[in-house]
Parts: sequence; C-alpha cells; structure tokens
Amino acid sequence: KEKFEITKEQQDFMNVILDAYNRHQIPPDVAKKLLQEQYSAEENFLLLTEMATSQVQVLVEFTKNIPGFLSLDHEDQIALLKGSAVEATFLRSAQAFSTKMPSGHTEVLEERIRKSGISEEFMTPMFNFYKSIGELHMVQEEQALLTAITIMTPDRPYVKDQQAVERLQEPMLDILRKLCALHHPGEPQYFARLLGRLTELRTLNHYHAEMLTSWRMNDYKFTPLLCEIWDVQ
Ligand SMILES: Cc1cccc(C)c1Nc1c(-c2c(F)cccc2F)nc2cccc(C)n12
Repeated sequence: KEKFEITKEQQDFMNVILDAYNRHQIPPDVAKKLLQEQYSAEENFLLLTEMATSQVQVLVEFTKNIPGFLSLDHEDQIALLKGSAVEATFLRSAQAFSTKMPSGHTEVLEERIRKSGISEEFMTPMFNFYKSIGELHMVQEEQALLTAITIMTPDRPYVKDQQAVERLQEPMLDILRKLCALHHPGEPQYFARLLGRLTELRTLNHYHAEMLTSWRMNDYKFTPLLCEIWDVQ
C-alpha cells in the first residue's frame, strides 16, 4: 500500500472525528453578544468567561466522541480532559479566530480580550499563537485531528495507563501525516510544522495559569465548570 494512501477505515475514523468537531460549536447567542455588550473590562471578562465555559463544554462533548476515549479508565479520562483543557480550548479558539469568525468579529473579540483584565505579558504569546495557527491555513480535517491528538497526549499528569492513550493517539498521527501530504503537497515539512504548534501550545499552559491567578487576585469570578476543570477556588 502507498504509505500516504488513506485506507477505508482511516477515512471512516476521520469522518467520526470531523463530524464530532463540527457538531459541537460555540452557541450563536454567545458569539452575537460579542458585538452587542458594551466595552467595560467587567463586561468583556463576563463575555470571555461565558465563551470559555462554552468552549470547555464543547471540548468535553468532542472528546467523548473520539473513538476509544470512553473505553479508557475513567480516572484517566478525567486526567486527559483536565490535562489538555487549556491547550484544546486555545487551539480551538485560535482555529475559530483565524478561520470561522465572520469578518469584523475577529477585531471585536481581539479588542475585548485586550480589555478584560489580562496582563500584557500573556496577551503577546496568545496573539502570536493565534497568528501562527492562522498562517497554517489548516483544512478542517487537520484542525479536528490536531485537537484530538492534543487531547490524547499520553504524558499528562496522573494518567495511569499511558500505553492505552498512545494506542489511540498513534493512529490519529498517522492519518494526520497522510492528510498533510494530501492537502499540502508542496510542503513536505507541513506535518512537522503542525506538531511544532503542539509544542508551542504547551508553553501557553504556564501563561494561562498565571492569568487565572491574576484574575483571582482581583476577585474576578469564574463559572463552576471552569473552577472544576482548572482547579480554581
Ligand atoms: C474565551 C477566551 C478567548 C480568548 C482569550 C480569553 C482570555 C478567553 N477566556 C478565557 C480563557 C481562554 C480560552 F477559553 C481560550 C483561549 C485562551 C484563554 F485564555 N480561559 C479562561 C479561564 C477563565 C476565564 C476566562 C475568561 N478564560
């Protein structure tokens, strides 16, 4: 078999992941509020909190649809979700920010993020990452797979059966490698560039933790779901 040819079962697997990725989207009313609410730091933070909460809900639903996830040890399922929540929501919002948003929304969202009580030192890496994802022009199969691969990272804290997670991540990496060759024929290093983004993503965990702490210090409130997934309060 040609090493780049996608097999029938890989195509079926891809359709499951893509369907799950597209089925769970940010509710339109949250996106609409972006344009309506006024611009105070409090209003912006409330909007972003609502967006973050809905992104985490979408993340949990998407994860449950990754073939094999629900047959993992239950504690490992929680460890994978908590360990990947920042990276997966970052990746998804970066993808949405650079492709899915209607024109004009991106600027409004950027404006609200810049005025929501986040320190400058977090803003720069965040927008650099958004830009670097936008420049990749990923097709949506690649976006969905890269998100699933991020979630199925074996070496998250507290994962007991790392081999079981590796067995789920490896087939997805193989499909992604073939998709990259298929959709970006002129760029043999494209697959490596995608994986390089996952390394950049890991550095954002640190900034995200700092951001949570600084918000907490200023007595900003989160939703129960965000408190649970990111161990705040
Ligand atoms: C929805 C959103 C979009 C872009 C930037 C930001 C700051 C947000 N909002 C938050 C994020 C977050 C995220 F959801 C995706 C990407 C990066 C993130 F910092 N994490 C959290 C955690 C507690 C409260 C909020 C408001 N929050």
